[in-house]
Amino acid sequence: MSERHQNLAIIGHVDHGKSTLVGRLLYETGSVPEHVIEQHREEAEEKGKGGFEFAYVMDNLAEERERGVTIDIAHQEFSTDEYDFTIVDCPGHRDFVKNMITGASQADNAVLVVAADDGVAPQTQEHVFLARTLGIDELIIGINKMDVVDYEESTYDEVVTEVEQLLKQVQFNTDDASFIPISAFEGDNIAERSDNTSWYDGEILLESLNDLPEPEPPTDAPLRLPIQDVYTISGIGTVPVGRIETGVMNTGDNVSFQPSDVGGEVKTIEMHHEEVPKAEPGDNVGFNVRGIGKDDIRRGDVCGPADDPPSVAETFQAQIVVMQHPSVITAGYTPVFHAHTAQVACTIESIDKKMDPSSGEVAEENPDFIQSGDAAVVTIRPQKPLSIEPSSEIPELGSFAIRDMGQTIAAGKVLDVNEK
Ligand SMILES: Nc1nc2c(ncn2[C@@H]2O[C@H](COP(=O)(O)OP(=O)(O)OP(=O)(O)O)[C@@H](O)[C@H]2O)c(=O)[nH]1
Repeated sequence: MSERHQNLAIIGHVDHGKSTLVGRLLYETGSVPEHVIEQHREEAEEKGKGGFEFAYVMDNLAEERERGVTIDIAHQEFSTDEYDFTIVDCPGHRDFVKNMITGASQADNAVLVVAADDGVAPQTQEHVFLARTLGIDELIIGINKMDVVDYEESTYDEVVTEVEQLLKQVQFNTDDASFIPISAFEGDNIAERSDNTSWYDGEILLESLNDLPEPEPPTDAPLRLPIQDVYTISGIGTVPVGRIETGVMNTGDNVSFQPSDVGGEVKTIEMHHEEVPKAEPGDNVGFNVRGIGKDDIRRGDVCGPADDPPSVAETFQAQIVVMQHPSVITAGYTPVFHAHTAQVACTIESIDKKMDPSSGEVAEENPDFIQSGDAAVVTIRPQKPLSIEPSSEIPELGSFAIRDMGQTIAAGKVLDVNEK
């Protein structure tokens, strides 16, 4: 075990090998429980498939996953020499995109899996765009299924070039991206250097994971703590709970809840059932504020310092990307916006500019509509008070997902807040 921790997202197009890679990482780092391996080893031997334990484990996980019975790749943990990794929510999961955008599953870094025999595919684009919008620092790109393309260097180079073009399109700094030819299934270049890719002399996957920069908690930003729930606890009183996104909370601080617009002094902070004098980004806390009752605040409020309170938007301008919408989006459209713990219906009041995603330049002023695949700058009016921040100032509170008909139809980040 290591003292240092990383939240890692595994992203990539369907069937490019995300689950297999997670299985491989768990297997190579000794994180698959021994009894699980043992059970599958026995079955494999019974069926005359001895020696293929890993494949057998994966097949079974996949089968069980389809039946929805067992091990989800999300929230699996493994440790390397440098870090304890937690795999945060994964694509394919219901609400993955929303969770990633609203910060419910905040990844520090990501591994992008691209199958060598398929190259860049629609979800590769979508996930790279998300990673970029959400401020993923470093991207490790595993060009997977190298075994399927006979470990050919030329195929690897072609796919690398394709991915590099995509990164440039979304303006992701290619210096922050590293490429590795792998086979999650066969185990090439995961924990050991592979003889099959003798033409490759870069890092193998576990080395790259060890070399990731340590996430720096945003302790210098003002306190922002979106409220998840509000409890009444006997002997203490009203206890709002949530995760600190930015800044620090100390007992004795004067805080303000927005948009409910109430405040007071922090009396106690509790974490893991223990009282603590202060809490930091990433900490899940319950706390008690003098004079605040259960009906004064609610889920979706954000707690911040009284002298630098969370912003409440009358309107805000944002850059959005439409991921999937059955028809077209026009001014007046009022879907539900999910930002941190808030869910508020908001009207797209005007579509100000359509952007060219490849150059980032304005393609059209005041377009009549936008549709799937379009990027645009829009002005948004919340139908109920909403606390949200410009992404340039507090990125953790500056992104949102737009949901309609049970789907995430767009993702966005806030450019500017016109405060109430
Ligand atoms: N030959 C080969 N097959 C692989 C490799 N990695 C994954 N596969 C196979 O590709 C298929 C898809 O792999 P998954 O790991 O389920 O892909 P995924 O990206 O998790 O897919 P979703 O969870 O459906 O998004 C499975 O049949 C795997 O056995 C590889 O390195 N080589």
